[in-house]
Amino acid sequence: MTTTATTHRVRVLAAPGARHDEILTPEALDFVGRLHAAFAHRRLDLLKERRRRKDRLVSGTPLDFSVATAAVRADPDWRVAPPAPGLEDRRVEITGPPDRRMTVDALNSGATAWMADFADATAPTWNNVIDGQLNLLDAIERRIDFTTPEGREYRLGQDLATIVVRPRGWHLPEEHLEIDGRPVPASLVDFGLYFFHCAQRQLDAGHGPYFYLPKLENAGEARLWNDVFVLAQALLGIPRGTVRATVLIETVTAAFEMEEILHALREHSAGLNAGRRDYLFSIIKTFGHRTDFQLPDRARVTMTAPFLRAYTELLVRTCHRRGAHAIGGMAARVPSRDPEADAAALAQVRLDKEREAEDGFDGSWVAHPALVPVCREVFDAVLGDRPHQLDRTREDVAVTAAELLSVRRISAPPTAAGVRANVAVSLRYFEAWLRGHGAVALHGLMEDAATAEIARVQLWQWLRHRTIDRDDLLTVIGEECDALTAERPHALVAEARAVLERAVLERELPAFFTPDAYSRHLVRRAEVQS
Ligand SMILES: CC(=O)SCCNC(=O)CCNC(=O)[C@H](O)C(C)(C)COP(=O)(O)OP(=O)(O)OC[C@H]1O[C@@H](n2cnc3c(N)ncnc32)[C@H](O)[C@@H]1OP(=O)(O)O
Ligand SMILES: O=CC(=O)O
Ligand SMILES: [Mg+2]
Repeated sequence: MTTTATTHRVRVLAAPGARHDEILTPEALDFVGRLHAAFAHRRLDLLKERRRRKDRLVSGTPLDFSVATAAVRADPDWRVAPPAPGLEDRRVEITGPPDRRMTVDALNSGATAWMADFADATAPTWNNVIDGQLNLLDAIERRIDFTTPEGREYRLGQDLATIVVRPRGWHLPEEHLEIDGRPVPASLVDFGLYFFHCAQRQLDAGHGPYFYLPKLENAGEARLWNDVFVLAQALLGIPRGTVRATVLIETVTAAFEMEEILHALREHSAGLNAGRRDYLFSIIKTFGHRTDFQLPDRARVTMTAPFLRAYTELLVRTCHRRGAHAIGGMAARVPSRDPEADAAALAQVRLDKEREAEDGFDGSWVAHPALVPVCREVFDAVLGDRPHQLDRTREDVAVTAAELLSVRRISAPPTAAGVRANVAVSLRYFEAWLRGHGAVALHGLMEDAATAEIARVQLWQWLRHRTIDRDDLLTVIGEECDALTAERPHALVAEARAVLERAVLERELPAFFTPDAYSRHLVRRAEVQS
């Protein structure tokens, strides 16, 4: 590896953890420092642009496809890079946090790829962040096998899923790493540490450094990622065009720039994913000020809603026109120990994956190893021996701005049960997150940062439009706190309640619950090490 002398001093503001020095080497920190020096300012400018755009939308500017980039959309000739080794066939992708057990389980799960998630499924404690990097390194080096104190063995098999890493989004800082008194963007930390330690190793193993990019709001943010890839490859002497990145279309503004996003990343693009949970969150967040954009109870919003159909149809059409994979989204259900509930969950997941495969998606996501076979079966039935269905160009699809925004067609007031469910889920999720768990199963559903955001932003919106009464909501919050305390006397109920109330009761909607909750509760700064 070729890095030049240290010029960008990164300070580590955390107590040293076991083996953390293997990740936080001076060379790796210097590499992250170089990315920071090159891109931190641009990230801040793009975050300011997010706020300006939001203000324009609130003041009535309509959301539409941009006239300025019409030529990119109209040009029939450009294509993204061809699929990279290990990413040709993506019919079933499992997702989850890179903790040690789940790393082994996910790689052995029979899925074609594993999205190792530092974003929605990981509570970004410093240990989770650095241990996750260690687990990825150990998995690639095939030295992750271990036995639990109870004697249960975890061993990597022969046929492993391709690793695709999802760094945290542009909105988050990593407060345990600092340069010139400023935190390093979390995206650059997660990307940079993985790329530094594993890019060449992945190439040597016949794959490459592959990424999922979360929560982008426009093509400018995709261009920033592309420039990060170009510099990272140059700094480490990795051939340009080796990186592959799949962008999650999970904000409503990004849905209007799918072509532009693929174009910005075209030499590194591996396609788009229908990040449907954050997409719903984004719809509510972006149009929270409008009374005609109030979705019904969270449980009643399904992928057959016209505005969601328009989004997934446009995604497949856009990807296949440009030679890019279209990857489906996360089914909410996870297996249960109750056989009846389990059968119902499997049936729901099957239906969801069948719709995606028939619509032209090339593969889809599952949240649990037990769901790998059903997703595989469904896509096998449609793909057969073909690795994908890029040849289905879906020229029958033409989606308008009005269709993407046709939320009012399903708009409905919440029920009392829907309000209570949102309080219960967000409270319990925040409590788990504060204890370092970024994904949990609650009432048969997978809950992570994106699904909890839907629950809390709905509460905010209903309150804002007086669809629910503030005192009634506070009563429900109090009752759910009491229920959680009764169930688990040592739960962090007061802290979770504080996170919930800050995220829901503020007049100005917090864009994400995570930055504030992270700074207040997860950051554990210690003496400077280097
Ligand atoms: C909206 C989005 O962003 S989706 C993407 C982000 N979200 C996610 O990735 C969530 C992924 N899923 C998960 O994290 C988990 O499935 C949870 C937390 C929901 C449930 O996990 P558990 O409560 O452990 O489920 P359960 O007890 O049924 O697990 C059985 C076994 O499967 C393993 N397992 C469950 N889910 C996964 C997974 N996603 N990856 C790898 N292994 C898994 C468990 O570790 C456990 O293994 P063990 O027998 O070796 O101990
Ligand atoms: O990241 C996925 C989503 O649905 O959100
Ligand atoms: Mg998401």
